Amino acid sequence: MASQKTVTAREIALQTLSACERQGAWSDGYLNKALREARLDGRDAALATRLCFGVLQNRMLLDFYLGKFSSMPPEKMEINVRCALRLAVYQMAFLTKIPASAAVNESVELVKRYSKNPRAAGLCNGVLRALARHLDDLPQVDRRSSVHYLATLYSHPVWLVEEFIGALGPEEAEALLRADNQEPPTCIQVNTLRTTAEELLRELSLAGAQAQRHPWLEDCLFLTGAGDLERLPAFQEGRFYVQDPAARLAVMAAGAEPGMRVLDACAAPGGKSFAAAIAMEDKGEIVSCDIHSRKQGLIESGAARLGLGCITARTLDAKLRREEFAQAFDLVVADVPCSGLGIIRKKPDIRYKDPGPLENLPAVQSAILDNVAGYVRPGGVLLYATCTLRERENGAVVRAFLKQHGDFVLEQFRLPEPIGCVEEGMLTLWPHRHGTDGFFFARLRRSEGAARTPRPTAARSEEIS
Ligand SMILES: C[S@@+](CC[C@H](N)C(=O)[O-])C[C@H]1O[C@@H](n2cnc3c(N)ncnc32)[C@H](O)[C@@H]1O
Repeated sequence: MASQKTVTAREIALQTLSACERQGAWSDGYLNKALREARLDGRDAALATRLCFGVLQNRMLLDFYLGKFSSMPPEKMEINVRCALRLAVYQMAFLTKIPASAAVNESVELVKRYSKNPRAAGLCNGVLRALARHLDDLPQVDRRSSVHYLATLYSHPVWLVEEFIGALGPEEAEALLRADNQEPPTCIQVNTLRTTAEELLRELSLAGAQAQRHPWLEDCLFLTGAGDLERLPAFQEGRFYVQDPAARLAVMAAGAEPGMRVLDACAAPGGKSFAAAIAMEDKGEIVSCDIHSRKQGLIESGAARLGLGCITARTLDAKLRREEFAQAFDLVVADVPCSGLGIIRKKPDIRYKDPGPLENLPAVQSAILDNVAGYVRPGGVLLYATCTLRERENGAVVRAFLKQHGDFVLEQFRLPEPIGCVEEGMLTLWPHRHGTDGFFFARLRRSEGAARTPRPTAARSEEIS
């Protein structure tokens, strides 16, 4: 990374985009770390973020344009050169406030600094200036194949467009693809044990942030212009936490109440445990587990910041049985690892990950669900949740589970309007329909008459340390 003194918003964007391609880094994690280290002011940090996310959201379309003006296809270029070119084309095609000449010059300078090839800057200059002359008549994407047209226009790989069209039909799939490329709002949930929505609105406005109430979810606010949220006293003193409405709705569907004993089986970084603890007025007990020991601290520090004493974090594999948990919980939440295709708005690079390893996810999800079902007391509730939109990780996992577990049934739940009563006991939230992250959850009730002896499962576990 370049020295702190000279690093600019565009350099941070370039470094992040290159790291995503070279090392498979997640853009949000890399970018946040780079921004912290570079200590950019709020305006430059916002520009670096917009550039980085804008390029990722439109990468295939930018490469389509570049391919029309460059004799070398973008995929054959050196990574730093390709990323610098994409940055310039993104600014020219999407950001009206940046003059094309500035976008070109800045990227040519980046290529001079970051390319190994001394001739690359001159070649980039030629390609970008040719493209700049055609900004009013950029090449049109071929419409003959609707899948390829949508894939290029909205920069989603063909396999993903095919899945979305299969689930929604072409018109609604296009609405979803469009929503995936929109800037998501920052949503925060009020810690009602420490403040009220009204007081927090007042406090945030005094701190220079623009906050407004979510139109239909109580104690949830949209936030803009706040910069780094973690610097706000209201954050440091635990008066709110960041969480999409979809995740909070999942916890509402689970129905956590004061005094309950709850297991959050896949809990890090802890959002659903925090929502449950607040709903429980911090009365009762929540055991919040995650398989990765390094994530235990995230749950603990979040709970401490929010003043939630009912949460105990542990490092455990939810696939492995623990005898002392058998039938011990009123509510078990299984917010399982998934393909994350519902949160592409927030993690635009998810779409470019290799889909091969995703095939194994339903088996992992089923193994977790099978195991933690044994921890629900007779008459208790099991909530299955994912942040994906793939039927095979959602409804299909629940239906397969129900076939094997005659002592569980889907149970209706009620959420705030406009969602209202979900009679079938399973709900998919869609970014383009609900304005939330894409999410799925199912509420399952264990029968009162369930056998008191736990079902035998594959393996016993030791605490992971
Ligand atoms: C979707 S995230 C959970 C998000 C969390 N519930 C929240 O609301 O903040 C899934 C989590 O499951 C964890 N995980 C993956 N496999 C697991 C397993 N076998 N046992 C327990 N946790 C697991 C991952 O480390 C990850 O933190």
